[in-house]
Amino acid sequence: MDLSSIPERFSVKKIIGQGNFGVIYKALDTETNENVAIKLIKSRNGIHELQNEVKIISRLQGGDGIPKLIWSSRNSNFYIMELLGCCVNDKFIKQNRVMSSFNFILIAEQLLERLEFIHNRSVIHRDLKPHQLVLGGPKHKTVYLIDYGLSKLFESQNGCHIPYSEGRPFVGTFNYASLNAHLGLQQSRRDDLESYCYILAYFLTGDLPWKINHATQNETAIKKMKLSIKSYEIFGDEVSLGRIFNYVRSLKFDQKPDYRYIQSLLSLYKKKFPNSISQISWKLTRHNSMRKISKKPEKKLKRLKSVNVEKIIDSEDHEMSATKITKEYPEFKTHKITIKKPRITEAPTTDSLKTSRDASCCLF
Ligand SMILES: Nc1ncnc2c1ncn2[C@@H]1O[C@H](COP(=O)(O)OP(=O)(O)OP(=O)(O)O)[C@@H](O)[C@H]1O
Repeated sequence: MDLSSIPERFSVKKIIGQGNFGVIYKALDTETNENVAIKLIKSRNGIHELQNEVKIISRLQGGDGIPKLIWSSRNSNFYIMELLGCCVNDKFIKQNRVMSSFNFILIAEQLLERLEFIHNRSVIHRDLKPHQLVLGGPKHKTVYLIDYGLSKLFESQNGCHIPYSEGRPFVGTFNYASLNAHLGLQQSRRDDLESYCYILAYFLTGDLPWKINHATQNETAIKKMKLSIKSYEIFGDEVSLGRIFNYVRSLKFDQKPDYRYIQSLLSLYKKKFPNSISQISWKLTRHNSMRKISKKPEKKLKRLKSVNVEKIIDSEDHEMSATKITKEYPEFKTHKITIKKPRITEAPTTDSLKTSRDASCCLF
């Protein structure tokens, strides 16, 4: 990795993030006195993907939750964007993969808005996963969608949709990819929305039916499960969320999704939680994880109260007591989900957990 070509105006401080493809540095822009993020590719082979990313991000500028592009140049192995905050998935993992329903709803709504926005700008993301959600903006209350290295334009300027095709190399990440992506079909808006459902399921339950960290996880096994999976195996008795999955699975290749319909199903789910909050807060940890709900709600409530005391009291609010929390957020008491878990039977492969990238994918 070569930092020498970074303009002198930017003073590099430290590494703040890393993916398969790039390293993210925090740096100071000495002209504006503001901190920025530099995304530098790990290897020269990634230059094509980086250029694609810069093209796509430029196209998306101005949208809420889209990182602002600060500096880029043709043939450069890095670009510079606004500095964002923490990754939603890192927070989630830190909290033992448990998320409050309030955060869940806010993230689900905002991610849907991001997808509608990028789709309206003719872009499909093609690599949606929880790691791509980063908090930013004032008070870090906005969910940013990042990493457009595998993104693609799905329609031309005159609105002509890319043609349907089969036999495409896999693009995306096994755990969150749509069934069609596994089957080698050309991806379109519906595939982003299927990945959206898997992300929601992961935040809701802390895992996916194919077990995201399972030792025997491989593409064949995941594909096999996605071929026969039913909405209740993903969302349990959360029927409105299950209906989102059924809807996106029913979309035609070039069909424009009805985002309002998906939003209305999210609103149905939201009705269960009347005391909603207006911005993401990590003070509350859980009450709707499929993993942790016992069959006996009264016993569960006792346990939740003690969990609340331990986990809710973080550095931001040491005063908050369990009594106050259960009073203010009665939903802690009520939510119950059951789910039937399918099994994976396939043998392991060495690259089972890797993200696959199609080096040649980009704008058509
Ligand atoms: N603008 C930013 N500000 C702060 N942190 C960022 C920013 N962009 C990325 N990050 C952090 O760096 C991590 C890696 O970034 P990114 O996903 O763009 O890398 P990548 O190599 O393309 O990832 P992948 O493994 O998905 O290919 C992110 O998960 C996030 O935590």
